[in-house]
Amino acid sequence: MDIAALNSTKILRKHVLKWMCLFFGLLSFIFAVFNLSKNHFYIVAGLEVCFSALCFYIFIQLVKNKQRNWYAITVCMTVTLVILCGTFLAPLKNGLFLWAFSLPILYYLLLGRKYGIVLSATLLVMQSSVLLYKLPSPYFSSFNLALNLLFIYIIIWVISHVFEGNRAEFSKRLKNLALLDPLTGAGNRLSMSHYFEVEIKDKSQLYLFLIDLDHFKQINDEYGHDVGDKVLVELATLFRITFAKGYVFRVGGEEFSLMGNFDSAQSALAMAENLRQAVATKYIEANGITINLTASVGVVKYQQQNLAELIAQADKQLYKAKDAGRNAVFSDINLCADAA
Ligand SMILES: Nc1nc2c(ncn2[C@@H]2O[C@H](COP(=O)(O)OP(=O)(O)OP(=O)(O)O)[C@@H](O)[C@H]2O)c(=O)[nH]1
Repeated sequence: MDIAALNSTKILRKHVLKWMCLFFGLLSFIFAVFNLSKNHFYIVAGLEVCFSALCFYIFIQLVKNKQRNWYAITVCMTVTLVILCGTFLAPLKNGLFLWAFSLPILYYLLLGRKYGIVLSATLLVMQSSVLLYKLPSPYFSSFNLALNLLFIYIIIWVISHVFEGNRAEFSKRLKNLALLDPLTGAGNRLSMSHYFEVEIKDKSQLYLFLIDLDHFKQINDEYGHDVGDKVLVELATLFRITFAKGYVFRVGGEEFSLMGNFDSAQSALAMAENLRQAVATKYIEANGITINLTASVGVVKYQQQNLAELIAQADKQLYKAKDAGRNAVFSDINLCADAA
């Protein structure tokens, strides 16, 4: 299972940042040499050298797979600063101010919609102020030119906003399709692996509950599949409410797996008992029929096992509960050892 594909936004942003850094690093260096040797704009050249060095540093770190949260925001802020200072210091005929048009795309690609909107608006205000300050320049004496530049910026901003908004929305929908069971809305097996391996950072107090509904086949046989489906949906909701502080997954036809952290083995076992009782006392209305059923529960504690081993262990307990007559909680947790 390709769990990494679930972090597509993070991977995409990392790639964009890496190649942007290489591109900006090279370009800024070439501009710096040019500004130093030909134009004699020493301050602008100095800024460009610093920016180029930062870009190369981040590029190398990303090639080595060392990613930090501050890279993207720092690149965006510094490139903005270089362009604003360059616009202010260099003559407008050099056209450095035109680079501002590329920035909304960069903001949205690297930082997403929230940062994109704030930074694009801030840049518009600041760059307009700098250009207005330089208004006597013949390049901005034409109102039409100023208006055209403004609209070009706004169009690039709007397109970046709509594009990133749709990309983020589709990425979220694809993630839901990949991770959620379409019938009950609970997580699926892939989702369970994802949470176990990626999302749950501290597993020192992690417990796994495997819940299997008792004699569920009879409900299908007596009342039909539709009723069976309704029961599964209602029980998935019941588990999510009863086990609000953990994760709920549907791992088989009528089998659910729940994962969560607990302060002690006692509280984990109390939760398992709550879940069993919640099912046993639930009356589900479906197609005019009232259904009441029971569930068997197996509970295990995480102790450095991999997920397959953890599930196999919980499965053993679950089948002990089934063998003991169902509607029961079984666990291999040693309460004395756990308390010690
Ligand atoms: N309605 C419905 N039934 C399903 C779904 N997936 C699996 N099932 C049914 O779940 C039933 C599972 O039956 P068994 O594995 O025999 O288990 P059981 O009847 O619950 O018996 P025990 O587990 O031994 O208590 C089968 O009848 C499957 O058809 C589903 O998505 N919807």
